[in-house]
Amino acid sequence: MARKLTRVPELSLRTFTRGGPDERRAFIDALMEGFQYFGFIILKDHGIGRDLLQRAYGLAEAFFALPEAEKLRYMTGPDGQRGYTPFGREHAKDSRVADLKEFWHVGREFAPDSPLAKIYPPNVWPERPAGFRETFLALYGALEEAGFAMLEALAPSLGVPDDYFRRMATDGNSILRILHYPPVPPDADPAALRAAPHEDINLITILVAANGAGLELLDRDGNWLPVDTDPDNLIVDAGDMLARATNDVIPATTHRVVNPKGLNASRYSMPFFMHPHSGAVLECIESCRGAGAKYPPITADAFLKQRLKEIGLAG
Ligand SMILES: O=C(O)CCC(=O)C(=O)O
Ligand SMILES: [Fe+2]
Repeated sequence: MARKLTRVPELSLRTFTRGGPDERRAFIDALMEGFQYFGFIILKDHGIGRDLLQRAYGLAEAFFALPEAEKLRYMTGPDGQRGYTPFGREHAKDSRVADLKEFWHVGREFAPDSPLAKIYPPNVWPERPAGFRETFLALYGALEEAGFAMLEALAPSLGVPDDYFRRMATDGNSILRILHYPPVPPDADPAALRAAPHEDINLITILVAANGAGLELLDRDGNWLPVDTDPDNLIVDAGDMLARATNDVIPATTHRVVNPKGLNASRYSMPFFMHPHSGAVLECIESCRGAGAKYPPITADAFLKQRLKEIGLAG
């Protein structure tokens, strides 16, 4: 790691998708530098319309305001991979107490006769608010497109073909999580956080920057650094699966969401977790081998199952 960065770098996606060779090279280098240094970058000019983001926030607010009994109708099973997961259910890998959040998961859509129907559970959709399905499928598609561009931009720095990660994530088990952190209840366990320190499981996460502060990353010196940006920007971070494939050349950065310091208001955010397809093998990339591969190859599916068990969402 060459120079010291003092803040999470802000990159313009347009310079990669539409730029000439020099702009693309600069984007590729800045992404790798930001990922190696912080595991996070901020992404602007990503092409996702403000109207779509605002519609999504409005629908999230309307859904989570429904009566709890109605929301519970959309729980799909112990692994919480689709539909609703209630407040107090998920906890970070090393945390004793549950996070102060409720959420909804949207997965990949496929035709009933698609081979993917044998692999992924179908989505569930709430009866109300109107437009929920259309809006969140549109957001899923838009975030996936931005994510594919990011995966392509990572490849040259790692000496793999441009489509190495893109192919891995095509038809992948990617999930859009619509998150609501309600006002912290007065009887909440004092040790509980909106989201306890954790690393994301997947390759990369494309996070629609929340409507309020709270997200913090743990920097390499062991200090918590707030990741605040304009709500129209995206935040991109590297997960465990990318760390595994890169032999920790790109580490998965620990992050958390702290409880509100001022007004105890609801917070909404929307991470898109980009996963490989279930048969993809996470194995050490040649250029990252260094003194030797630290982890044996594992399928994305086996790795995911192992991690879901650790966070209380499976088994
Ligand atoms: O709400 C946020 O800003 C981050 C959420 C997060 O880190 C997660 O769900 O994995
Ligand atoms: Fe996270």
